Amino acid sequence: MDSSSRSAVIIIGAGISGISAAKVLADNGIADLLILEASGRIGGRIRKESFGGVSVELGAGWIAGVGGKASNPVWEIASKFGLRTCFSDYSNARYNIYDRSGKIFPSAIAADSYKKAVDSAIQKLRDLESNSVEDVANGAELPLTAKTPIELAIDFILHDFEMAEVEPISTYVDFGEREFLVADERGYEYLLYKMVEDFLLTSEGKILDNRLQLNKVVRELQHSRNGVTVKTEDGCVYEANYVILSASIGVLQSDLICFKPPLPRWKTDAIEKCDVMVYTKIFLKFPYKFWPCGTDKEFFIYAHERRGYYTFWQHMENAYPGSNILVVTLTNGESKRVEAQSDEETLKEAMGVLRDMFGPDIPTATDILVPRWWNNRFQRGSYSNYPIISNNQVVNDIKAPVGRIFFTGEHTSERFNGYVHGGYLAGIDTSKALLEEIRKDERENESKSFLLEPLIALSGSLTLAQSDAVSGLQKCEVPTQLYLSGKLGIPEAIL
Ligand SMILES: Cc1cc2nc3c(=O)[nH]c(=O)nc-3n(C[C@H](O)[C@H](O)[C@H](O)COP(=O)(O)OP(=O)(O)OC[C@H]3O[C@@H](n4cnc5c(N)ncnc54)[C@H](O)[C@@H]3O)c2cc1C
Repeated sequence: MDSSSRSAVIIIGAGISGISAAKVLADNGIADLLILEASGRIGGRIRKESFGGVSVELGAGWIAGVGGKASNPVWEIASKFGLRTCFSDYSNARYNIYDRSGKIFPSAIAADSYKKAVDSAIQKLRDLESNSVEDVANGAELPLTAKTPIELAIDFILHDFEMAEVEPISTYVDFGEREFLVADERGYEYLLYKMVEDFLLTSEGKILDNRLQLNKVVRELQHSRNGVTVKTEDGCVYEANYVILSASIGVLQSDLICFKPPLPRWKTDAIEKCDVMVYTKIFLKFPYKFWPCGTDKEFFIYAHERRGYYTFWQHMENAYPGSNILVVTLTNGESKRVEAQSDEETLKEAMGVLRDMFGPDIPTATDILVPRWWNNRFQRGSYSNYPIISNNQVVNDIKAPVGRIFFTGEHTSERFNGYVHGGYLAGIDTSKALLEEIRKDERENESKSFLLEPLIALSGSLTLAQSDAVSGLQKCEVPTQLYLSGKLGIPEAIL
């Protein structure tokens, strides 16, 4: 099927960055835009699912960076639309560290191990500083100094789970240190629907398919200085003056989208330099609670000699009282391992860990939910993870447009990559840059028609070749800088 029609802008991806980009363009008078989304839904890595009688967030769950001097824009939107959230402080986890026999480490031992892990993390940062930027950008690994299960567990939290405790990352510096967990049956994604309701949805809340098409997997972007041809897996072809591509860094590293001509080397090199973090929240539903409750017990840690083995746990009683749901977070290697095995095997492993902590008599979970972000070809991971000391050039190159293709997404945000607000702000930045380009184009076209009008008036006295050249100029087939050379203002080369 050929659905050829020309849009001013096609946005690829309906995650937070694609949606925020679309909103800025629509607000600035670009009505002729189309969003093509590979999956059957809006939201991307913001995704709720019904599980165990409540709505759980498979992707982003926290609004991070709240309570500082500057206001986190996503927190503002959440407040405006009344999204239900609850305060959540995972730093308490360090006082709830279980060993393999189910004993909680005394707080003095936990505090000492915590300090050691922080010191070693700081040392690692110093070592990184003494490495060259190239080494770091190329993923230079440093030896792990943690030895005991408790040190390994804490080291895991500090490095693989979040970097928040080690480095003052920009989110906390700019927006504050508090974090709120989304606890709303409508899901985090409700914000996206609210953001676009006036230009993407009918009054009944249905998606306008001349504005957003779902299940459209973009496989090819053919670009020239005249525009971009977008081809989807189902054989449709779309034409656009410009494209904004919001696919994740994992997708850019994969071969899902073919660029014709291929992306330049500086671009592909930068894309390869950014690491992809895999972060998996596994949900387990139980017939009743057997874990300690209370806000200071919301998070707990399992200290195992295998680093990152079902280490970080959270109960959902604060978000959804009576839901009897536990969440365990895995990352990178463990995430990929678990994604490759059956959910029954994962349940068995998780129950083994819980029985170590809470004894053999606890009930087996009645349901399990294992998201597979790594194996999802529209994601290929959870979020970008730039080397700690990385060269800004890498992110700038990832963000930089190639001809008429503009890049957006959390991975293009220099200060907030990895976060929902990073995606949101990136969408705004990219569409502003594109608007400037569109305005520049318009100015050039105006001056071009100013130059062409006298020529068109003369057309009766032009030779055939000259009038062909004039129509070529009208269709923008020759670069504008050539207009004033040659006969009658037409470059001799094309006559
Ligand atoms: C498990 C997990 C936990 C997280 N926790 C948090 C958190 O607590 N707080 C926080 O702030 N952030 C969190 N994040 C990160 C946050 O979700 C992301 O940074 C943000 O949602 C990314 O938005 P985006 O628009 O850049 O990308 P996406 O949401 O990935 O949007 C890109 C869209 O492009 C589509 N697409 C891809 N390829 C194609 C194609 N070829 N054709 C058409 N469409 C395509 C995808 O389907 C997707 O919908 C988490 C992420 C994960 C996965």
